[in-house]
Amino acid sequence: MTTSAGSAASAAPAAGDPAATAERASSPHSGFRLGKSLVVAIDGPSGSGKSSVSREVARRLRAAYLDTGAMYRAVTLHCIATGVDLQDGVAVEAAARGIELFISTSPDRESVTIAGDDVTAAIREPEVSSAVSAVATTMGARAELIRRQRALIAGAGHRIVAEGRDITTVVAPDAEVRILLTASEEARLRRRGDQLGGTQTDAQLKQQVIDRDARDSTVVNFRQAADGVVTLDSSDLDFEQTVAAVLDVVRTIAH
Ligand SMILES: Nc1ncnc2c1ncn2[C@@H]1O[C@H](COP(=O)(O)OP(=O)(O)O)[C@@H](O)[C@H]1O
Ligand SMILES: Nc1ccn([C@H]2C[C@H](O)[C@@H](COP(=O)(O)OP(=O)(O)O)O2)c(=O)n1
Repeated sequence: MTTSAGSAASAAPAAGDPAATAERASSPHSGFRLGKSLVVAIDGPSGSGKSSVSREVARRLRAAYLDTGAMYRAVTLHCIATGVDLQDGVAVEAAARGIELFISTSPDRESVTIAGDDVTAAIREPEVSSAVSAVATTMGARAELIRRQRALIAGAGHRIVAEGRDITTVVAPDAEVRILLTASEEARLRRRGDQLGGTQTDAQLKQQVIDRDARDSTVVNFRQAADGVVTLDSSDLDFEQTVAAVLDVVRTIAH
């Protein structure tokens, strides 16, 4: 499933796409009637495990998966590559509106393209990580990306796990399941450090995790759960336990 520039058009489910698969197969893991709307919205700070846990939860639910942070990263990379001044809000908003962005919503295929160019790896580069808050704090760019994210959720037949910072509150406040995934600062720094293979200094990690969250939280609240949002603290859970805890919440709420 993809979305495209400006139009937010959604293609018909492709073979192998979870949205298509969901219509045919019943999941041995989920216990949910397929075809019924199941939007699982997950927010949380950097390093809490949103992306990795959400992707695995989506696989087990035979649902689609949307990494909204990847869309902010793609707009940031596009601005850098085309010489857009990231401090110029009007220009950043125009870049967000004009970008020909495709993002896979298959939990088994990580793929992001800009105008057909594969940027899946490039959007994870440190240069993008340290610049992305400029896009995330540009309200006009947010409005455009939120519009596309809603179209992607609808295009996946409303059977999707979507994660980011404002999914439970803004993008999909009517989601059947809404979770704030948290972890202690210490756990988040350790996880990000391990994920980056020990290549980063403590100061670099703090900049990428703590300082970026501080900037991002000036425009969106992902530190406290909104009414009706379940808080799940993963500090003392390993990856598998966190996936199981999310699936428990889904079963309890959506069954
Ligand atoms: N509960 C957990 N326990 C230990 N490591 C975890 C846990 N959840 C996620 N991780 C690992 O921590 C790292 C950061 O997770 P990630 O999903 O990228 O976080 P986020 O999307 O919230 O920034 C990844 O390497 C991931 O495998
Ligand atoms: N729904 C979202 C998703 C991400 N963002 C912002 C927050 C981050 O600075 C960037 C990148 O998000 P991403 O989820 O990739 O961040 P991590 O590196 O996993 O912590 O986008 C946002 O403002 N709203």
